Order: sequence, then C-alpha cells, then structure tokens
Amino acid sequence: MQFTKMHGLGNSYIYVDAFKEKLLEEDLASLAVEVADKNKGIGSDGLILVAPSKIAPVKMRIFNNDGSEAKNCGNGLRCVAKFAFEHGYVKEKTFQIETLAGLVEATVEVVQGRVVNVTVDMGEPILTRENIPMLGGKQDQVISECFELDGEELFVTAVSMGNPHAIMFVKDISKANVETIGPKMEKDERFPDWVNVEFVEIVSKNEIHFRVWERGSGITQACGTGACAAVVAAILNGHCHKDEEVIVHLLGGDLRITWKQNGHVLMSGGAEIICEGFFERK
Ligand SMILES: N[C@H](CCC[C@H](N)C(=O)O)C(=O)O
Repeated sequence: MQFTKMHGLGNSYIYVDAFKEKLLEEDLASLAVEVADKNKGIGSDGLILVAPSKIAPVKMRIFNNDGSEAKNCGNGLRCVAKFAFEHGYVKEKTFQIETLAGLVEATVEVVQGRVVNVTVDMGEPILTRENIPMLGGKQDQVISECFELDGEELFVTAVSMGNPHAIMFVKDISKANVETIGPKMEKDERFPDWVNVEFVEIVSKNEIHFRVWERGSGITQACGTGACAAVVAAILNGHCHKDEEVIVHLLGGDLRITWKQNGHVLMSGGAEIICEGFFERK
C-alpha cells in the first residue's frame, strides 16, 4: 500500500490515497493500529484516508492509533488540503472537504506550487451537553463545571468540534498532570463517547499555552480541533474575545485561531510532508 506520512505541528498521520488504494471497510481499524506502530509499522498518531466524496472534492476519514474512528481532525484537515491540492484533486485554492462531522472549507496558501499554510473554517462549535456528549450536571452548557476525579475537584469546560473536548485551565502548563488526569478523564463514564482532554494556560487575551491527551491516541504534539475548542472555552470563560485572533502554543508549534462573530471557528497553520513509501500489510 502506497502511503504519505504527513504532520501538522508534529501530529503525524499515515495518509492513504483512497482514490487509488482499494481498502476494505472492515480492515481500516486494524490498518490504523498497524501503520501507527512505531516498532512494527511506520509510526504515527493514526491513519487518515483521502477519499472520494459525493458532496465535495475530497473526504477525510481519520482513525486514532487505537483504531477508533473520529469525526474530525484539525491537523489532519490541513494536511488533507495540502495533499488534495498538490495531487491535483482540487484546482481552486479554496475548496470544501467532507468529514464525518460535516463539510468544512479550506483555503491553501501556495508558494512555487507547494502548500505552505492552510486556513480551515471549522464551522460552529457544539456547546450543548447532550451533543458533546457529556452526562451529569443540570446546565445546558458545560462551562467551568466542577468535575470530581479520584477525589480531586477539577473545573471542566466541554466543547465539541464534531469530536468531544474537555478543557481545564491551569496556572502553569508545565505542571499540568496530562499523563495522570488525561487517561482517567478520557474514558470516564460521564463521557459516553470518551473525550479528548486539554489543559490551557492563559498568557494574555491573544495567547494561550496548550497540552493534550487525545482520545484514542494519548499525548500528541498537537490537536487542531482541541486548539479550536480551547479558544472557544477561553472565550466562554472570559479570558479571550470573539473576533480576535488567539495564538495557541502547542508542543509542536503554533496555531492561529479566531472564533468569529458569525459563530464559525477559523484555524490557520502549517502542514508538512515527512515521507512517501510502500507499506507491506501483514
Ligand atoms: N483524537 C481525536 C481525533 C484527532 C484529532 C486531532 N489530532 C486534531 O488535530 O484535531 C478524537 O478521537 O476525537
């Protein structure tokens, strides 16, 4: 199987051109686990298919390294946009991409035929508890809600970008207990579909630090949907403002994110090719 390994801020996936490679639906979860394995596979945070769509030039399907399929992936969308443009699946610089969470619109910045930056209109965040989904509590939205975990009182803001995120604000990001709180909260029964767990330190109204324990992949260098959800949460909690760009510092680099007055979240950042090759399936 031909593949392209790409990353968005160090959040890497194995990209497979499903216009050319014929893959069986029942094989996709195990293929994601296989290719993501750093010892016996290629090594990545998961698998992404660039596939045909009936409603857009291309469709993105994304699988975490545990084989679970997610409805959206911000870093993946920027890489899919680069892949689609550079492989000639799109001619325009602004085009739609189908995801399981719906259609998004990507705009590529091109220098000498190469995509150097991608801006994605991620659409509107989902804020109602039942659609995150998240159980417990009475309020319709989850904004700095007390969340007891192993006797510790945490304060969670829940936002979905088509995939669920639980965001906590911390004073010092370097001291965030990502490895301990992350896996416990990821599969807590109050999140019926499990959840991506994010920690945010506010630097200013236009700058935040961010760390993530991803649902289905663990700690990654960056999470694009998580960064969008973090900016939405920061605004809901009064730390940042709508229509003002926020620089999000992730382990693997920076994203520029704006939650616009029209309700849409714009995400802008890089997308890189690491290598191309042939993977011998077991
Ligand atoms: N782990 C996520 C999918 C990948 C999202 C992330 N890598 C991004 O860039 O948005 C989930 O299960 O919802």
